[in-house]
Amino acid sequence: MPLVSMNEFLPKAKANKFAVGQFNMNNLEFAKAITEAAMAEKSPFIFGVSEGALKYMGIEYTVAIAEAAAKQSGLPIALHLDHGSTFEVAMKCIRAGFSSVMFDGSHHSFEDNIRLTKEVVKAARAMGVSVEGELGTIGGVEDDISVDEADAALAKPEEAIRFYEETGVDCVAIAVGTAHGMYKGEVKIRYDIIEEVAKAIPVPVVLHGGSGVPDEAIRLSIAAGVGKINVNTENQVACTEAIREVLNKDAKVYDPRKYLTPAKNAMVEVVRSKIQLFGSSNQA
Ligand SMILES: O=C(O)C[C@@H](O)[C@H](O)C(=O)COP(=O)(O)O
Ligand SMILES: [Zn+2]
Repeated sequence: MPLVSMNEFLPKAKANKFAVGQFNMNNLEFAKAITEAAMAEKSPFIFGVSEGALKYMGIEYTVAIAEAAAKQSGLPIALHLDHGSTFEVAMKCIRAGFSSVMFDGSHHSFEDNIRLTKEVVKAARAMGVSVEGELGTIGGVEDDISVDEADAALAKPEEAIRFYEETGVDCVAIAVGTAHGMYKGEVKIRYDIIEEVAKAIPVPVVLHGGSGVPDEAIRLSIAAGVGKINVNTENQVACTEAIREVLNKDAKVYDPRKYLTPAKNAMVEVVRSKIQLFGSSNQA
């Protein structure tokens, strides 16, 4: 199966109240772990690739790995630019073979965010590529850029609704209390904001900062209208802990396969448990 746009599965997720996981791809082991987990769960999924990850992996390798995963698994997989910062980077990804892009205009003024997102939607739609927009400021560390949680600003429901109506995005990421990276304290999600926005628009709300959110909070978020959830940090932690454990046990190890295989297996466990929690098992 070729890579698909998120519209292959997000409308179904919205209608049937489940969420599709966006799992970030940072290297080949991440890609293989995510695909293996999704195959075991028969679940659609989204490969998220940040601009930093794109620089690290190279755009051609990234597309080739995602296409191989889609071909081998037969699953509906979207290859999605995560937190794209400009029109140009979104177009570069689409030209290279991405089936979906996020334009994150949340650092611009509200009116500029609408204007810039609309331009991306117009160009992407003509090529059958789905688009995610973002409103509000999500705290924490995103692709090495840190936003102090005190500076995070929750999305205003009326603005989120207007943002959807004017841009026509396929899903809307709104700041509702989650943060990127590991949580310092308890996460307090504004389910009321999710619900008000989700009821008023036909596309799903996206929850960024999905790592470390308690299971019950994830269930309540999905019930309120979240249909896409981003997870990266939990896989990074599982990967690194597994490698550290192998190296700590045996300082003489030099074959990368000896520590990357346990790292991949640890990520398979993380992704399978998230897919089960999000309710997307058997939805492929
Ligand atoms: O930082 C990245 O490279 C990706 C994240 O911004 C991603 O969009 C995300 O929301 C993951 O959240 P986390 O796993 O809770 O950090
Ligand atoms: Zn994010």
